[in-house]
Amino acid sequence: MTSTQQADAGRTSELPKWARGNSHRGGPGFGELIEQVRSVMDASRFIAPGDDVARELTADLSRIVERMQAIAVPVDDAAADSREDLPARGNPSLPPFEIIDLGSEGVVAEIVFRAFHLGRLSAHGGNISLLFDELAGYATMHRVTSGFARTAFLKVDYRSLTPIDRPLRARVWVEEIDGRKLHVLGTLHDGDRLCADMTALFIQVPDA
Ligand SMILES: CCCCCCCCCCCCCCCC(=O)SCCNC(=O)CCNC(=O)[C@H](O)C(C)(C)COP(=O)(O)OP(=O)(O)OC[C@H]1O[C@@H](n2cnc3c(N)ncnc32)[C@H](O)[C@@H]1OP(=O)(O)O
Repeated sequence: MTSTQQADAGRTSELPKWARGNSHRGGPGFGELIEQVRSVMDASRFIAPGDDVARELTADLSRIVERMQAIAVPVDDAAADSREDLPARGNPSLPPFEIIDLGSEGVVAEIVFRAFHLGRLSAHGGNISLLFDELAGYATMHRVTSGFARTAFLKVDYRSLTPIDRPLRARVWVEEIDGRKLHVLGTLHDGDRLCADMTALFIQVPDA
């Protein structure tokens, strides 16, 4: 913490309902389902099917999409993004991080980027930004007095190639608070090697 950091900053109100988390929504099999969704995305990165196979796979997936659309619920009632017991809260659009530590000092997470996150021989930079943005959401959620904080800007410096298929460590913390403005920093390491670091500005807003 720096001396400019507001020592007494921190939540004085409950978390917004959408951020409170839930370990039951979607049932005990929901984690496996989301893992299969991620596996479909991974596998799709490494195929070059002929037309017949592409059409067969499309038909199979269409049936699955139709089944899911038939059981759609309002987004605030959905299991994805609410399951605090699952990687990335069960949200398949996020890199599947696991929270190791979370508190007023910030958040530490383990992340394994996968085939779906591949750019050219390393993780795609946009996925690294996405990871930082999400983890900054966690870090700021602890430090705002109420509501939540939205990203005003987020800058990533890519310091070395970020591998896929191995555990990496991310740390994101609020460095300074100035009224509604939260200055956020973050790092991503592969062992001792720095892969990327991040500077962001988040602005506290009322819950909507
Ligand atoms: C307890 C833990 C459990 C947690 C368990 C659940 C965790 C759950 C995690 C969810 C994690 C989701 C994390 C994703 C977070 C997003 O990705 S949010 C989506 C991306 N961001 C957006 O869409 C934001 C779009 N922009 C906006 O809505 C508005 O521009 C903003 C950012 C809210 C700011 O607008 P505003 O509130 O009207 O603020 P404004 O008065 O313009 O500016 C306020 C101050 O900020 C400054 N400022 C504003 N923008 C900028 C800028 N771009 N550059 C520099 N300065 C700026 C202004 O100059 C002003 O400074 P001062 O004059 O006060 O010194």
